[in-house]
Amino acid sequence: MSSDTALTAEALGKRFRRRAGWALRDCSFRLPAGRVCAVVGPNGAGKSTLLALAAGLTAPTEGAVTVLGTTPSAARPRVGYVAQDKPLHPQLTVAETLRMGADLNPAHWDAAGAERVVAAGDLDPEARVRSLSGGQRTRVALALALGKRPELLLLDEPMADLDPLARHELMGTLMAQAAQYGTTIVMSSHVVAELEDSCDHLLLVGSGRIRLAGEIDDLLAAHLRISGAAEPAALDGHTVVESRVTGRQLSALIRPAGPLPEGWRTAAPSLEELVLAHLRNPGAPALTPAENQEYAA
Ligand SMILES: Nc1ncnc2c1ncn2[C@@H]1O[C@H](COP(=O)(O)OP(=O)(O)OP(=O)(O)O)[C@@H](O)[C@H]1O
Repeated sequence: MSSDTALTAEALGKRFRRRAGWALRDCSFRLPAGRVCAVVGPNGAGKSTLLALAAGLTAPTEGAVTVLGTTPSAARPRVGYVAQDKPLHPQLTVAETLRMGADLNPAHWDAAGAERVVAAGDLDPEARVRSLSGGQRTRVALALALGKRPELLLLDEPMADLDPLARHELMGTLMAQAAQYGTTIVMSSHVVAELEDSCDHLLLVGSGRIRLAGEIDDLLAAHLRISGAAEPAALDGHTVVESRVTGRQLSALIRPAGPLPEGWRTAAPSLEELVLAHLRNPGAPALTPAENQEYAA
């Protein structure tokens, strides 16, 4: 696989126990290097499972995931991963935690960068991790991951317990890292509005399957919000993600297959509208490279 690809999944599937259902199934996508990718989906959709598979913390039940051109375990030195529960050693101080990061990554530890992240949160370097708030712990976990100067950062709901100012500041730090070093960032989140300005790639996961995958601009361009007179055959031939009839008025989010009838009002959806429409309609046809070869080309 070429080095311009950060992450590839091929028919990737994970079942945690033989009799359990699939946490992730038949998942195929390619994430080019240098992208900031949002992973969104409802609770239990499989987002953490996908990130853990990419981090090499769990093995696929079927299919394969390729990370930076190799296996997840071989890529680990080049990957930063922050799990949802931000595991750290509670008995260490903040300074000791960063020293541990330096010891574990002697080749390319960015001490100044990691210390800057901690200092921006006014954290006492001598404070023990167990005495920190959830948001402060998140900051230390992100400092550890960023200090590693990874080529790929896998972040599982990194902003969930941060206050709005800390979110804004840390998102800025992440974007600066991506811009300066070309770091690929894959970040799960439930706050879609927050991702619109920072992410350029989307993986929408629902019920263990990839529902939307691709560049956000391409995905938005493939969809249209339309409204017009509610005629039964109005949307024939187009892919309807969501539609609603109010009186004699029809409004819908569609993937047009060709020109629309005269008289329809059309508008480009926002990322939040696109994601919410797909989340509200889990049966809507997926749009991923596997579903649409022309789109993938
Ligand atoms: N270690 C595990 N053992 C058994 N089942 C698991 C395990 N981890 C996840 N699952 C199951 O896999 C499915 C996907 O879970 P996952 O944590 O990946 O979802 P998620 O999209 O990250 O959810 P959330 O938004 O709530 O964090 C769920 O049904 C969950 O119960």
